[in-house]
Amino acid sequence: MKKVLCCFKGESSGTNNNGDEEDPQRPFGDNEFLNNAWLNNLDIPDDRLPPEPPHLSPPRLPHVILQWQEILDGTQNLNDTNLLGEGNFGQVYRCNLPSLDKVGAAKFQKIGNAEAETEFMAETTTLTRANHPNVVNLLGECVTPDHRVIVYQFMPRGSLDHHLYADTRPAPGLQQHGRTVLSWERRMNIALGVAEALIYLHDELKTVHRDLKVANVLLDEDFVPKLTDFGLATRMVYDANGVEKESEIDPIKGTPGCIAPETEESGLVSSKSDVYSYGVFLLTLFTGRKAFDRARPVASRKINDWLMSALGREEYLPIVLDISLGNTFSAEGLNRLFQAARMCMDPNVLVRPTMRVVETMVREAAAYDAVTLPLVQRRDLV
Ligand SMILES: Nc1ncnc2c1ncn2[C@@H]1O[C@H](COP(=O)(O)OP(=O)(O)OP(=O)(O)O)[C@@H](O)[C@H]1O
Repeated sequence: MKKVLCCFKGESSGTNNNGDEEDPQRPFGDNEFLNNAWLNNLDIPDDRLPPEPPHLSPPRLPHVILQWQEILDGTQNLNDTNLLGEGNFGQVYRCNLPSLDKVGAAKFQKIGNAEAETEFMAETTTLTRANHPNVVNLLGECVTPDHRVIVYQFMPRGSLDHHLYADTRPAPGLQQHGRTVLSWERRMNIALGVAEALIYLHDELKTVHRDLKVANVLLDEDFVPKLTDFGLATRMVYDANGVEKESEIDPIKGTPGCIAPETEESGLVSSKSDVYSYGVFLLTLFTGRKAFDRARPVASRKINDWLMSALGREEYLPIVLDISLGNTFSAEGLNRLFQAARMCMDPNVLVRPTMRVVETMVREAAAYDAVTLPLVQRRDLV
């Protein structure tokens, strides 16, 4: 007997047998038995489960082994003017690569640190298999006894958090563009692009990202989002019948406010953990608030709790919306979007929709025409 965790990855096509859009209440299309079991969290006899879906494994993409001297030359000996930012495990520099006729972003990983080595492996293993317009490209890597460097394609507008939060300033190497106002339309395109990246990751690479947040989404020249930072990425796990099951990770890692409750509390991970983080991502993207903020009252430090307290108020939109969104947006579109975010953040893993279903909901929200509203006074919650 098995519990149906979520949808069968190979069958999640976004449309049912009639070609209609997938219904969150009927993720198994015409199969009433499985729909009912999924919704009611019932045990399923093994012989009623579908066979394991084919595990696609896209070919490795060509990326190159770079020499340490190329990295030094490309970053002008790690010159500060090329600094793009700093993560937990090291700095990131803009790096010219004339041999590839490309500009890269070289991420230096700590040496001799077991955690950093594991993340380096997860990152390179996942990115060498990935090929999607909303996933950052791996250009090359440089491994010497003293250095571990991953080189990605350079994203001229840096990470999304720089554009959302006033206190995260771009480093010298990214100051060419600076901070930009993200319009309603741009945010919708970013939300959709990131949803596409997660669908690709789950359905084709059979991988859970595990650390989706605005800091891990980069923007290219045209504000096309690229998912990055695959250091925590984990392969999805299936039972003998091809049903995805939760895997246990140890140690528990993730970002406060973005990490799914079952991961934070019990170390359980599945594609639904990314769905939870995507709900948080939508809220942060459209409210311009942090996923977790110690400056907020204790009961609303997590963005989910903060939004819940705002939703109860009359005319909540002026309270919650990011002031830099301006006055052009669709109130109905936003209501739909927040509804989708709430479904993503359902504490019950079984009730959370798949990314394909979520993407359909976001697309519907995006279809509402934005209108320019009279100026309203944006307020902060106290
Ligand atoms: N491909 C890239 N193009 C341009 N800038 C980049 C690129 N990759 C990273 N950066 C910049 O470097 C900064 C640090 O990136 P990094 O992925 O190391 O750290 P992080 O996600 O902030 O932290 P961590 O993953 O360690 O928690 C980012 O905030 C971004 O501004």
